Amino acid sequence: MNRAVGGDIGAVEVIHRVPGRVRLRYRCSDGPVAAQPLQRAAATLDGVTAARINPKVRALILTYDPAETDADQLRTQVAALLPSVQVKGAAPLAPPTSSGLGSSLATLLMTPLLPLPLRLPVALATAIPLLRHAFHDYAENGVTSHGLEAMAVSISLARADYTAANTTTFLLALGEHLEHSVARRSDDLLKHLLRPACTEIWVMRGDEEVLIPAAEVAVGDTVIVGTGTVIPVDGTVLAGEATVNEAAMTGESVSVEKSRGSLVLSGTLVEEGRLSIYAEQVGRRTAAARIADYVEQSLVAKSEAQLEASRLADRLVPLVLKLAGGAFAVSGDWRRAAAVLQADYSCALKLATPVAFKSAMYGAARAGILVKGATALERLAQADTFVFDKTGTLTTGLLQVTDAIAFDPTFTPDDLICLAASVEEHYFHPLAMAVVTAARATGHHRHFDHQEVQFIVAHGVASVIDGQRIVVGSRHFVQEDEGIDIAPQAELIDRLYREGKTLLFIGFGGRLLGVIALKDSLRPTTAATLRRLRDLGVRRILLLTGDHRDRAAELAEELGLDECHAELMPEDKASIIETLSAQGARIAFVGDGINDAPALAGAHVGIAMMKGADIARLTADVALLEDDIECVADAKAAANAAMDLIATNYRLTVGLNTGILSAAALGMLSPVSTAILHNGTTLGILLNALRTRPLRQDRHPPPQKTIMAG
Ligand SMILES: Nc1ncnc2c1ncn2[C@@H]1O[C@H](COP(=O)(O)OP(=O)(O)OP(=O)(O)O)[C@@H](O)[C@H]1O
Ligand SMILES: [Zn+2]
Repeated sequence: MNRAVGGDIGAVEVIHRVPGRVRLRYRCSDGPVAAQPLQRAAATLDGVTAARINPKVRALILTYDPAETDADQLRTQVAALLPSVQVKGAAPLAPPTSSGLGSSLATLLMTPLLPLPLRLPVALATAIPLLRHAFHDYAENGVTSHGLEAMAVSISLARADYTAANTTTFLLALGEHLEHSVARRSDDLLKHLLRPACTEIWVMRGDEEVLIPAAEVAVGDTVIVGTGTVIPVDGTVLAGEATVNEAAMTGESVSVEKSRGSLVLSGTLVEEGRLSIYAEQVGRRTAAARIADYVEQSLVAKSEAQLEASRLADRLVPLVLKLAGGAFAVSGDWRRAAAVLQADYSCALKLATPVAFKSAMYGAARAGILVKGATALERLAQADTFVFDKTGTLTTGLLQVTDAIAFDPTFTPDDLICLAASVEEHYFHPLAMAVVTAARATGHHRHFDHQEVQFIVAHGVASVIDGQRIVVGSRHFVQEDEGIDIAPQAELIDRLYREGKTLLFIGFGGRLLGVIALKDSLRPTTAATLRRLRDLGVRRILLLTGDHRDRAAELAEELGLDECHAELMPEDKASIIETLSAQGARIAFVGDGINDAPALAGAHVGIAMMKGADIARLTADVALLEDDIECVADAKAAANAAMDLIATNYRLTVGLNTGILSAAALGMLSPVSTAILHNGTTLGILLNALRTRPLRQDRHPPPQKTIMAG
């Protein structure tokens, strides 16, 4: 992992950046931070012209000279400053590390061999991190399970029962070590998988737009971005207009209008429009850093189940404390009190749930499914209604042009295809890509010079050629919005629809110039996937599509869907989801397009296909990493299994520990046996939580050696 010398880079995140100014948030994981010293120290960093701190929200705002430094460098430097500005005497709250694990094991094994006078200091020294941690926890949160553990260890130490004290210390260290290693391995893998998928970028070379590998973009290039794509560079808008969603950078999901002179940030999303951007900051470093931040954030966000387990654990702490007090009062035996304190519910409740989530997320990622956080997994398990988009989801999205019919004798079918392709070539819509592919196959490569192209989501594209307006898109777009008469060709159009084809209408100069028919094929695994979903407890399966209703009905029939809605605008998709949700359905929406983003965001859980538009993959809670619809059923299966496992662990924890506690309170167990039983069962539950069942097969080898088998 990315550890800067002298500081934990994870303790500082970039909240917002524009060239010359960055807003950082620091964490106090290693104890409280003194605000003024941090501000003073930050102000002296190379290139920094001003530093302002807001300790309430732990924000540090730095203004700097972009020629001398950048946001990432500053983030690293501030992380390195943190340890030096911690409030004096504050003990580290960091959990015991593996060195703690080693030393506690050594202490446990060696203490019986040591001369008597050395045993207390050694045991005490090993327990100190635990005691300090508990002390801090007490100061912040009152008595928690850490407090109980510390009390148990202290009582054992006071009673010179070093075996009991050392056993507890070691087992606690082992538990934490296990949790951290599983957390780390899943975090690393998730980061690895979330690397930006944007591999090619349009840039200007002379007067021409060319597609080049993302790695070749240099500072000073003019980058072209269109609707639905993530801006790949930081820079200034040279031309064009667009609404850009900066949620990925600022966390606020508001659209901002961008035009000539505006600053744009990489990682933000063009919702609508087209921009030429002068690239000022390029490269993987910034993008990768941001994505890592994003994943980190989504990993620390606690799910409902996790919060519930934590809350229950906290509620049970006073109960255990009273039980220990009661047992002592009745028996006058400190051993009983220590024994009871050993066995509280928190460890298993608090550890097992996150471990189960992370290990499920890890397992899913290895099977090609990126689940963005525990909440997403939880919601997926709850989903009882699956709603699918058509193109690119149920179907392959690789459409084949079957017919090109021009109604103007001066145009050959190839001309028609090349004309459409000339205006479609900048878009990644499946229809656009099919037309461009067909144009290449004609061998003519005839390019019609056109003015700027306008992309109208869920409608099509429009531009101007030789002073005449050209539109390429859906029937609704051409007929109703553009007012072009298609009646003279009604018979032909009906025939093509009856053949199960998707049609693209081309209007030129206010007349219907031609139609292009495309054939879209179902994925070979779609039917089986839908059957599996039903077996997994999904009650309703629906289809929502922007395509024509005949085509949609035919598919719904073939797949045995419960319902289908066609000719939808993006907001229609979202409002159908809303209506269904209001009726109590827990909806998983599966889609791939720009037009699916509102529905993905509005559903209980959104799932984006691998080849989907950037906006779909960003908005979704679950992003598939393989172009395979079976992953949807795999994801559902993994989520169900994880939640089952969590429920089982929950029952086990409560059952086993209640038994142990009662036995300890009745004096039937010594502190050592309580510690062994309690921690042994906790570890057992933890290991159970770690079990990742293979979903189908392991198709993504992990980037590092697996630390532990389930
Ligand atoms: N780039 C484009 N070029 C031409 N037509 C387009 C384009 N984008 C959208 N359209 C037209 O608008 C219609 C609706 O588009 P939309 O993207 O909402 O759905 P879709 O791709 O047809 O199907 P689905 O909703 O199942 O993904 C399409 O069927 C097509 O006719
Ligand atoms: Zn319209």
